[in-house]
Amino acid sequence: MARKKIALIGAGNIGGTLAHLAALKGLGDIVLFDVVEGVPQGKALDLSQCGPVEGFDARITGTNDYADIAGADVIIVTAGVARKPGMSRDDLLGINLKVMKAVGEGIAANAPDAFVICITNPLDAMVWALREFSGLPHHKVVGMAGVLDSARFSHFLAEEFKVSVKDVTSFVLGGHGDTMVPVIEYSTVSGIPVPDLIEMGFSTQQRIDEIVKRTRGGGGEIVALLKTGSAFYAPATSGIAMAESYLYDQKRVLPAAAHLTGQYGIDDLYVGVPVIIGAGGVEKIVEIKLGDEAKTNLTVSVDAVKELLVACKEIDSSLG
Ligand SMILES: NC(=O)c1ccc[n+]([C@@H]2O[C@H](COP(=O)([O-])OP(=O)(O)OC[C@H]3O[C@@H](n4cnc5c(N)ncnc54)[C@H](O)[C@@H]3O)[C@@H](O)[C@H]2O)c1
Ligand SMILES: O=C(O)C[C@H](O)C(=O)O
Repeated sequence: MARKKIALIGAGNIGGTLAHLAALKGLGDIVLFDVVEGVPQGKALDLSQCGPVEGFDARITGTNDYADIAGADVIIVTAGVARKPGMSRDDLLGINLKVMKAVGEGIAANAPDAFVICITNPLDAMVWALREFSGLPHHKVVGMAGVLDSARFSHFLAEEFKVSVKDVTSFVLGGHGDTMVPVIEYSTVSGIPVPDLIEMGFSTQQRIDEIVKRTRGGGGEIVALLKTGSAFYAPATSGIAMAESYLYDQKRVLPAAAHLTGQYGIDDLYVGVPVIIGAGGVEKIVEIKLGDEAKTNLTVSVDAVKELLVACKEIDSSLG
């Protein structure tokens, strides 16, 4: 069987880390694409030289030519600009929308059968725009944010409860902005819901509220510390988990920005919800029952995403 081909559009911090992880995990041959000449080629060479030490023989190449992504099975898009301290993700919309147009057209012309995972911010608007520009089927274009946000929530919960993070499951839904919705009733330690753990004295409602707030600001906390860019290790790991679920038909249930057609009362919008990812792409949107507070918070989050789409359409009339 021929090896799978993974194309990474954007060879920056996340792109390079994705390539490293994909090679270590033996996902397939890797093509790193970037507009900057030399960077994808240099990173590909450096990464290839990990092979003899790590014992992987993936072919890793760098390119500035979209023709080289032809036949890709999975494409992960991180092309664009990351925020710096003092900026919101939404401040990136104008510049990254233009990048999504170029990337969408490059994918459509060269790898229209790929499963595409968008990571570029502001995520929910960019994955929607990338799908529009590429014209790929909606179930083959998905956004990565929920896996990362849930990983952050799980990490903070594990620290709070003083338990292994392996036993913590959590769900963060909605848009990937400050209005994201960590859902406490579906967050558990070995199946024990967080509200029950509060009753059992593992924590207090006030402490959990603080963790929810920290999760919502999790990206900004790292931007403020790094000063020159944003998080990339956990975002790359999260993107790879989604790629693996597609490549190995794992049918994992993961929170991801998926195209909704009436689910959760939301129509024609990409927003973070639990989905099943398998060989068919986004095979199913999972509609969980939400309490009143989560429902209200999801509406606020969805409204924020809708505003971004209005802004996209104002900037690029072809999206109208
Ligand atoms: N969805 C999430 O959860 C999440 C998490 C972290 C970062 N992000 C976002 O991911 C994006 C990438 O982050 P990063 O840290 O890798 O940034 P980075 O600046 O390190 O890398 C971005 C790369 O994109 C390249 N690029 C710019 N325009 C391009 C184009 N038209 N075609 C191809 N490549 C192009 C740049 O040359 C650069 O190498 C940012 O928008 C960031 O906000 C999203
Ligand atoms: O915060 C950012 O700008 C990057 C990313 O969206 C994150 O959550 O780490």
